[in-house]
Amino acid sequence: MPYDTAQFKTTFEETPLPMSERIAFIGGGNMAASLIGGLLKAGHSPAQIAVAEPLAERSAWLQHEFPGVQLGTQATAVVTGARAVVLAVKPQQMREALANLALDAGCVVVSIAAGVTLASLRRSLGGGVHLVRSMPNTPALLGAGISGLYAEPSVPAAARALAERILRAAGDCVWLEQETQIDAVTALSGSGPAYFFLLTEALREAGVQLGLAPEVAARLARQTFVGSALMAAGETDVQQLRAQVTSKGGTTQAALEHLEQAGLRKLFADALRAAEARSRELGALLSKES
Ligand SMILES: NC(=O)C1=CN([C@@H]2O[C@H](COP(=O)(O)OP(=O)(O)OC[C@H]3O[C@@H](n4cnc5c(N)ncnc54)[C@H](OP(=O)(O)O)[C@@H]3O)[C@@H](O)[C@H]2O)C=CC1
Ligand SMILES: O=C(O)[C@@H]1CCC=N1
Repeated sequence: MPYDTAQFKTTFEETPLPMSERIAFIGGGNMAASLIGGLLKAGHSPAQIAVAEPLAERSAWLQHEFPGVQLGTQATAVVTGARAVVLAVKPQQMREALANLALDAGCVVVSIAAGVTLASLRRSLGGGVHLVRSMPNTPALLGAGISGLYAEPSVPAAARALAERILRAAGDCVWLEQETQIDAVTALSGSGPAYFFLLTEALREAGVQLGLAPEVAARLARQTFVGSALMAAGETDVQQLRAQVTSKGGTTQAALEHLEQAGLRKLFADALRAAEARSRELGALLSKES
């Protein structure tokens, strides 16, 4: 590989989890796999990780990728003795996933589901557990993710610290002051990787329209995205990095003026508003069903 993905990582203190912390994942999909991979890399014992995943094919894949991790099909079976439970099913699957779930008192429940509110989790899980709502993103797979976290003021520091250690294994963490801000985080960084991938697709297509061979346009677009991301991971602000590319009266200026006049910033503001609204809708959907 010509570049080191570690360069994408934001710096944070390595805080390996004590081996005694048993962590159960409800749902073994993409995001759960990213977080489990991060925990194992951080030194967590696979024997102390359990996953409930109903899909046999997915379960076999998890077993292959993460040897030693305990797998089950039922959430109720894997949470026994868990110090932390990560809710990693789709929002629409949450109600069913939480049905009849009995957690130990003091268990830290970390939900990564878009839109699902702490109030609806509390209704399903009752008192006695510490609830943390969070929103990671897919670069978690490379340890280059970023997560927003929110916990009610009553959640003790030790519970917050455990939730943060789980998510830090996948990248940086930002604590939020209000729960509703999680919907904004979902719109920005949760969904965010897709915006950059779409942009890369659009550049690739535009390159082909300018007469480049598809594979050449794809290579140019992708490496431009990767190289720019590596630069953005440094100290220099992105606005300054943009200015460095933009020669006065040059080609970049011509393109950027076009994008600004076409309302690119407003387009993104509107798009994020749509994502934020959808996050709230997903939460409301679950609340109505409860
Ligand atoms: N993808 C992303 O970029 C991000 C996603 N999220 C959130 O993370 C959550 C998971 O997303 P993602 O990993 O992409 O989704 P996936 O669909 O990949 O993973 C969810 C998994 O949970 C399984 N599942 C369904 N019902 C149950 C149940 N009752 N008990 C145990 N497991 C169950 C699903 O199986 P089956 O396929 O059979 O339904 C599936 O394998 C979502 O709530 C999403 O909002 C958060 C940040 C970023
Ligand atoms: O699209 C979604 O709903 C999830 C949440 C953030 C990213 N993916």
